[in-house]
Amino acid sequence: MNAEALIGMVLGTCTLQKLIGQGGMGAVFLAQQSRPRRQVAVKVLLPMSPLAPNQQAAFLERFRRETDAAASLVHPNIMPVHEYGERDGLAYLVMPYISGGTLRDELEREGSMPLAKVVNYLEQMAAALSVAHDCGVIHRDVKPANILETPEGRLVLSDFGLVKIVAEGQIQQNRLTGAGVPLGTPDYMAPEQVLGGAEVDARADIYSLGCILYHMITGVTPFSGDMPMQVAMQHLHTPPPSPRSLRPDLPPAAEQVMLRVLAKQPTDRYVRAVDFASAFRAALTAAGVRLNDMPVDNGAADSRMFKPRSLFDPMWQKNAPAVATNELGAGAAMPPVQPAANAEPVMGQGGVRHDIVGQTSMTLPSFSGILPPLDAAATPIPPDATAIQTPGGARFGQRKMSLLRTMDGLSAFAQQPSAPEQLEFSPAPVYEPAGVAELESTELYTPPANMPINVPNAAPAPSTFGEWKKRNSDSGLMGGSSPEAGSEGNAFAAASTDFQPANANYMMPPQNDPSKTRVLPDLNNEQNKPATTTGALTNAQGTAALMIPVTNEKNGQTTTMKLTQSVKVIKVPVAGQPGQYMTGLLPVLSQPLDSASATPPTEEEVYDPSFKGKLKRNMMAIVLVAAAVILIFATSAFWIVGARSRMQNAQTAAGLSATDATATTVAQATTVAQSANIILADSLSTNNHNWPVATKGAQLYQFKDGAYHIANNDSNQHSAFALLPDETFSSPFVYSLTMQEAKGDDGTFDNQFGIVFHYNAPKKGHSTFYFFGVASAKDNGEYIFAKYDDGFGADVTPWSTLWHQKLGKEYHLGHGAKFTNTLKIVVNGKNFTLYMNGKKLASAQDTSFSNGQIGMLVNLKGTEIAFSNLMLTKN
Ligand SMILES: Nc1ncnc2c1ncn2[C@@H]1O[C@H](COP(=O)(O)OP(=O)(O)OP(=O)(O)O)[C@@H](O)[C@H]1O
Repeated sequence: MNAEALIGMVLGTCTLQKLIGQGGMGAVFLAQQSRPRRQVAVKVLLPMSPLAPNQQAAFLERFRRETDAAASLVHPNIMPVHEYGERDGLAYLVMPYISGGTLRDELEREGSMPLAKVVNYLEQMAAALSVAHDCGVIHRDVKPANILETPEGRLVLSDFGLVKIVAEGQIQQNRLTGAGVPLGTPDYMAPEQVLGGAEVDARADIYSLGCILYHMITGVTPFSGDMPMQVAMQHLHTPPPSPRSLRPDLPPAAEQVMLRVLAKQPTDRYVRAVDFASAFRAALTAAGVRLNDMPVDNGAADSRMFKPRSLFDPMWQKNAPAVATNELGAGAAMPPVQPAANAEPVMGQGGVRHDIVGQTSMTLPSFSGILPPLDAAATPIPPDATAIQTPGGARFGQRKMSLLRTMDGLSAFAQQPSAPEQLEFSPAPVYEPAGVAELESTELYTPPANMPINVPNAAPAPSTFGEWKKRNSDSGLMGGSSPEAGSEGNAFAAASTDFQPANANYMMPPQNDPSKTRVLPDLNNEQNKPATTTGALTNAQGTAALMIPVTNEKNGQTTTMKLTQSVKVIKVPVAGQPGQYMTGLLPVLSQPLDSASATPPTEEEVYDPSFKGKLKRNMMAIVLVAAAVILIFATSAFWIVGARSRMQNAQTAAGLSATDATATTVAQATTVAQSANIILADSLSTNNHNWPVATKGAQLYQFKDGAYHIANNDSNQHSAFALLPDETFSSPFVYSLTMQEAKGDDGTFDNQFGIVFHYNAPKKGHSTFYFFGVASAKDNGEYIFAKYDDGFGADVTPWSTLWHQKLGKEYHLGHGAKFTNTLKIVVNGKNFTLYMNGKKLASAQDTSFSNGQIGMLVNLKGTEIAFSNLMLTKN
């Protein structure tokens, strides 16, 4: 529908006068209201295409429901809804006309902002969101374009709930069964919204606010890319670039707040928007940043600083504001809210009570889906709890209010106009954010002095490999000569029976050597327990369906297409972000082109240094082709979905060829498969997963230079050991990790490091896990696959070798950036396949442990390893 054609139309009490602008969901008009007489803005929701009568009825019903909830929010920083209604099938909202433009305009104009202004804006938006969240209303599309500015600098958040109304309308229109279509830019979109198929909650809005903060601080959004898909994938998988690298005057603690709010996993973020804003303010003030330098609330248009009342103003909290009655004439400044005590609640159209106090005494209207009520007990009330009190003085009845279910489904981004229409996309993998109650803080662990392996945040105590190897060498128990590097068939397959307690004697240290007695850690000590915490990102739970509904435009029938093609995980460097990669799945042809004629290099050749130049060129070509393919596919996908959200381009869709449709379908499936296959992706360039950190002591655990550094300086020969907190992973999976030896003595076998998985502490004082790593040494260096179980008493060495082999030429022995090595282990039940730098080393078997935590281990004083690019994928 042509929005201009609506000018002159009378909607309720308003006559549309002028088109102000148009977005993905509708058009906004300057309008003249007759009663009361004032200029207002009217937003008309325009369906993409004519709706069938039943669809229209459902759409309008949804509109009423959502707008009821949104209109009940009364706060100086939330756009009031004067009136709303329908006419001739058009749904419209009447709101104050706000003449100062949007935050998007200001950011485009100004770039990064002074810290005082940033804090002021952040607090205004946090206040608005906290009030909405306490009422159970999630915005779902928090972005600068939805934040209007009054001339005196008050920010007003608009479009509450609209994205849900429109997205669900599209779902219905598209006859999908649960997929939703978030509209607009992915620049501020939370990972769980990108994934779709998820129920998002307040933390998605808080993430979006974090992106806005990032934008205000640095002048750029956390992620950028030519394609919306690129941006979306970075929200899912890539840690944001350090804000301090773009804004050096930002104190480190403030950066930490920003990174926390941008955590991929909702449980790792702040629970309440006001907590986030307070933490950011506190980090700045603690670092000596003066926030009151700038004029605040002086009414001067150029200061554009507004001191929020409401949450930060006890006076406001005690009184019911009547914001909805504020009339904002064109060009007029919104007067500061000075609500009178005992103010009458504002009645909206249809007698809807617009005061929050009234709202607390009722349950919100039932929405399309209801999540369990927020548990007030599980949602810590901050010390400044009064800050979230209602104007009437009562804290919102969190138990009464329900969180809205977010729209489900795949994210799509309205960007490219010319797009085919006939493809629909099945729901993305189900993503279930962990509950609020799971949010726990962790404490740093101070290991006891006698602990052989020190695990920050706790952990038990294996003895070192060096000691173990020496014992076994001394006693002649180390298993024979190693198979030659590259001889895959020589893999040592250790059956589980090899390590029953009865057989364990062969690993025992010489009984007559009292020095071999280890002192186990005291696991009665709470400190020694493994860390609890937060989970990992994008735990896609394996529920992705690769069934893709394809709608035939001509006959309207929807059929399902299944993705049967093989796909391959690839990594593409992200432009302008050294060390950052985007992962993706590339469809793999079952019969590679020219496979008959091409002679692939042998694995030895691949890792032969003399072969590297050629290999590098080939690899570059492959990566470029892969990147190009992904981008083409991603573009296709977004063209399609983009068209769906751009009504004016709907007609262009008709001519999609079958080939285009197939390519796009595969691209979309690729997106889903990609999300589905990655269990955990962590570049380890920043601490997004609550890895242990210790900057003092014998073992150092630090994020620096784009990697997770573990430095072992323990003179007692204790190993350093880090576990991903809380999350356990079951077989099957593939775990890969890149390691770079920053420091270490390559003259000794004890210089060992590698990955740990299936870690468990089955009972106090007892730990079990597998280790796959290297003894990085010139002469006697080895790969080692071993298991650890200290449940047999202090006299029994807990280590048992499942397989070991001399280092081959595929291993890059040495220090520094040139010598990176990527370990990979395919874990499939009792079967383990071991790789180094892409080369298959061996297979092994063991049935001792089947699930547990993952992590890494560094042995020997003086060894420092930089770990990066951790990837856990489905097998
Ligand atoms: N209450 C208002 N007063 C004045 N201008 C407004 C008001 N509401 C919206 N606008 C302006 O109208 C234009 C269109 O807004 P709209 O919300 O429809 O689109 P958007 O936010 O830019 O995009 P999208 O809807 O895709 O998120 C914007 O330029 C916005 O600044």
